[in-house]
Amino acid sequence: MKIKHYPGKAVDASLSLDNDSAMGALYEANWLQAHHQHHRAPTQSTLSRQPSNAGSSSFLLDGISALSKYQMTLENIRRLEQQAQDKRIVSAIKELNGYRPSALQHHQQQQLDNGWVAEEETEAEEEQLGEKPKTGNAPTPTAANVNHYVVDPTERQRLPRPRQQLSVKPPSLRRSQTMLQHPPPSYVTLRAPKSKPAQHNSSNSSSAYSTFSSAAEDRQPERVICQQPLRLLQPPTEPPPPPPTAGSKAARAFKPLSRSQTSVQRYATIRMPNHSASFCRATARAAETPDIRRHSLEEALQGLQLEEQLPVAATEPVVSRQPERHTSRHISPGASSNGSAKDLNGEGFCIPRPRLIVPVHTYARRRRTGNLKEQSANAQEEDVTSDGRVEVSREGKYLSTLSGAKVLGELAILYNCQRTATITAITECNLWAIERQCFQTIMMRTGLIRQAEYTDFLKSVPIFKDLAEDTLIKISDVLEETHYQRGDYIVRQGARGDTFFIISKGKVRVTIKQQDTQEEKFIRMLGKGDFFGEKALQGDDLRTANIICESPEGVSCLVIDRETFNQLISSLDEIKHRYDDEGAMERRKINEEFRDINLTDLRVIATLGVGGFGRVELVQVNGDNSRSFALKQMKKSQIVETRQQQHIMSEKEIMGEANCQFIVKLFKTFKDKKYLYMLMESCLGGELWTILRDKGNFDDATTRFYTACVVEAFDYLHSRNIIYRDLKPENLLLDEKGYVKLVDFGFAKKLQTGRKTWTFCGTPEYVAPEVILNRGHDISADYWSLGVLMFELLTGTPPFTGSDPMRTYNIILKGIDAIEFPRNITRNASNLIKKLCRDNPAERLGYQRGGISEIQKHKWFDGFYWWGLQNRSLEPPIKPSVKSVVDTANFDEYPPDPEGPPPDDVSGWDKDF
Ligand SMILES: Nc1ncnc2c1ncn2[C@@H]1O[C@H](COP(=O)(O)OP(=O)(O)OP(=O)(O)O)[C@@H](O)[C@H]1O
Ligand SMILES: Nc1nc2c(ncn2[C@@H]2O[C@@H]3COP(=O)(O)O[C@H]3[C@H]2O)c(=O)[nH]1
Ligand SMILES: Nc1nc2c(ncn2[C@@H]2O[C@@H]3COP(=O)(O)O[C@H]3[C@H]2O)c(=O)[nH]1
Repeated sequence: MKIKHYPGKAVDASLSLDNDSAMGALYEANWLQAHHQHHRAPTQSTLSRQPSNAGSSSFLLDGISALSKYQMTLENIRRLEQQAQDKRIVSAIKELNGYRPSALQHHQQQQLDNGWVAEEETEAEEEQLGEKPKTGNAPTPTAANVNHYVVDPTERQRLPRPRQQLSVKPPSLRRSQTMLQHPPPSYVTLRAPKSKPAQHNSSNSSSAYSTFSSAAEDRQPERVICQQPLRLLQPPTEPPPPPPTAGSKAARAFKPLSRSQTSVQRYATIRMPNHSASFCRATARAAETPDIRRHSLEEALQGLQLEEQLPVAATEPVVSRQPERHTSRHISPGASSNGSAKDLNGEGFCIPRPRLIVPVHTYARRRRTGNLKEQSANAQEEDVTSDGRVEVSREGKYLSTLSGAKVLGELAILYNCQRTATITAITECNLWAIERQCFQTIMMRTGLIRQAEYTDFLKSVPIFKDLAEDTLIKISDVLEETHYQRGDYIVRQGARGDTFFIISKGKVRVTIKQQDTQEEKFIRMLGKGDFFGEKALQGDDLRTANIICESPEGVSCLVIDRETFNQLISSLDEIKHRYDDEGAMERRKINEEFRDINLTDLRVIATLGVGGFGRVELVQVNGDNSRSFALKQMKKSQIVETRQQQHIMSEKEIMGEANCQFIVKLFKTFKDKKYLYMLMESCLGGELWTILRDKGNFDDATTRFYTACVVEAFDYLHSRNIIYRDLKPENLLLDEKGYVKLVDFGFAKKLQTGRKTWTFCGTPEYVAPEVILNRGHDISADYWSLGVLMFELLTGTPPFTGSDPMRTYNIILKGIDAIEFPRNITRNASNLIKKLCRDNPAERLGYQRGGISEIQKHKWFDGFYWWGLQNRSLEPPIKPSVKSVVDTANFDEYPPDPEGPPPDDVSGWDKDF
């Protein structure tokens, strides 16, 4: 990069920086990066002027490969440079190449010839527009007709794009790419005012890096650094392009828009680079998440270690906002330091600004007089600082004076628009310039790195792990990273919400404000890889909980907009059910009813069953004969002896929260010195095992009904990442209607997302091979046991049965294919059993992409009325006889416990029970 010296004169600078050789370094840094990316995803492609209709990634790679070529050319230049001792040769080489690779130059020349091209316009349409000079007649800029002093964007006006083409929001990387295909907004139109021949354009026109030097006093009004379109100020120096012929597509697009319209449309529809798009979305979210920081130009530059060379003053909070439609004739770019949408000219339109590029207060500052001349005169009287000073004006009206390290000229590049203001050097100043291509390269490189980072991260998030690579890339493209500080409300209950979040760093607290109190109830903590915000998007847009940043070091989230969420994410099973809090709230309410009941209020009616730790009694609450409950009584000493403390705690937690009609509800727990107690809903239809024992086996339809009940229970549990691990007919109880419910959650466990568990537990005939082999297991072990249950219900015996557990394990390890299926198992049933009992847990039906719905859709369930099951309108195959709430006829009789009461245990391990 060369220092552009502005002797109170005017040279266009797309973006101003300094440092002599930074340009080469920038290119190099970019291309090393881009090249690296290129190798990660190799593709054969060339730079094409019109975008291909391929997807975003190939489009992106087109650009990368073309850019790699430039890099190679650049390296050639550098090599030549090193060889050439004579400085003049060096600069000649640079001039020759426009300090950029020849391929690019060639391309730009083409672009220059063709004028602005709306992406989907055809060549023919361009010609109709009269915009595109006929081949061969292209005006080539020469030293004579071009200088570096005045930007005259009117020379090559850009037509508004047809709306329908531009409303498509391309992914960010594609956007970056697209920008590479547009001609720079200013270099191509460098032109000296006719009356003033260029003074310093010693060699040629194409380089933006020539050094200029002259005295500040030479300043002339037209010597601006960059200039807003002159057509706004004066008649164009050349006739405007002829309007397109009536009726053509281009003519429809070529509506002579008012300036305000043009700007609004431009903002809304132009292929904005990543950056500007981020800005738009950030604005939309600002109310919800005020503290949003994002990748910015500054960050991009910092990434290239330009920090010291580019002292971009950009630490002030910048509040960006979207433009408002207005009817005024003027566009008044500007933003106030307090962030309100204040218009410098009082006419209500602010150019959207990428954050952090230029401090807003600079733009908002305006001299009281608003008089350019007076201002300039004053400025001249003031000291010439070593940095120099420039004046920003618009339509002749003074806007501000910039001095020191300021960035300017980025808008036209970012938004592919004409210069939005005129910048005039009012003292001698040195500006550092980044040429358009380089600037875009930086943006693209940042985009590429970001995309790779995000895609990798998404792959590590369990809910996304099964998504295809291209889907992940699509998501990465539209992600935005946001940061919050401890205590920030990322989401506020009741607010309107439009976004979906994935936590990439830190922890957040979920709270819900209860209806009748002001208090916020703690619900859970969420951490890295967890998501939130889906409920508002699935429901009526209102946030259903508060999400508060909890980590002292802050929280980072990746934010996804509604459109992407709907297209790519909303259908994932886990998204639908992960935080089904309505149920949890309802459960809490139900449990509240039992708050005042004590152990002494319960009256034992009969014993329902005997489990590993004690008995289950049918009880009634004193004074209430209308209902009965099951009270599970567990010996504390025995729990400790068998080291089941943790399992018992988890049983209490899961059963106490579960709100599923296929799972037995736990209402309240008690404890004394000897026992732990669980007060549950009673299921008086008896155990499914008892019915099976009596019947021998079930037919296909009966088995289907009970299996379906278990599928529903698993759907509930698995969507919450809870593994059950003890499926068997003994743990399936019939209610008085004949629907089965899962009971005994002693082995159930809530898994961390994406994690496995290793505890060897379950019932030998039902355990999956990976449990036996201690390879770690997760919810897929439940699908295995579902297959076993189906087999047992259809035949009366589980498929893997040995005379002792070790023999049983051996049979299990031989696999389902070694099992002979009796004839009464239909082909569809055996097909489903085999799909559930795959040796490889990842291959089991229910565990794959479609989740548990794959089981529901299996042929064996064809015609099964799932909805009827869910709303309990489906007639169960077996209707148990339950005469009253204390009828225990469906249970076996159990003699009193021969062991007598256990010893006391007051160690306190059960304090949370
Ligand atoms: N809510 C209930 N309603 C009716 N009967 C129940 C209920 N809960 C348990 N039972 C009966 O008590 C038996 C033992 O209950 P449970 O399986 O929960 O105890 P456990 O100590 O965990 O037994 P296991 O040794 O099988 O783990 C059940 O098989 C069932 O017959
Ligand atoms: N539009 C506008 N641009 C300003 C202002 N102050 C400084 N600038 C810079 O002036 C530059 C003119 O060229 P660009 O439109 O590319 O980018 C513009 C900004 O970087 C202002 O108040 N309004
Ligand atoms: N309502 C509710 N939301 C929760 C819970 N746990 C986490 N969340 C998340 O909190 C988010 C708040 O915003 P949304 O309602 O959009 O989506 C919500 C869920 O993603 C919970 O138990 N209940």
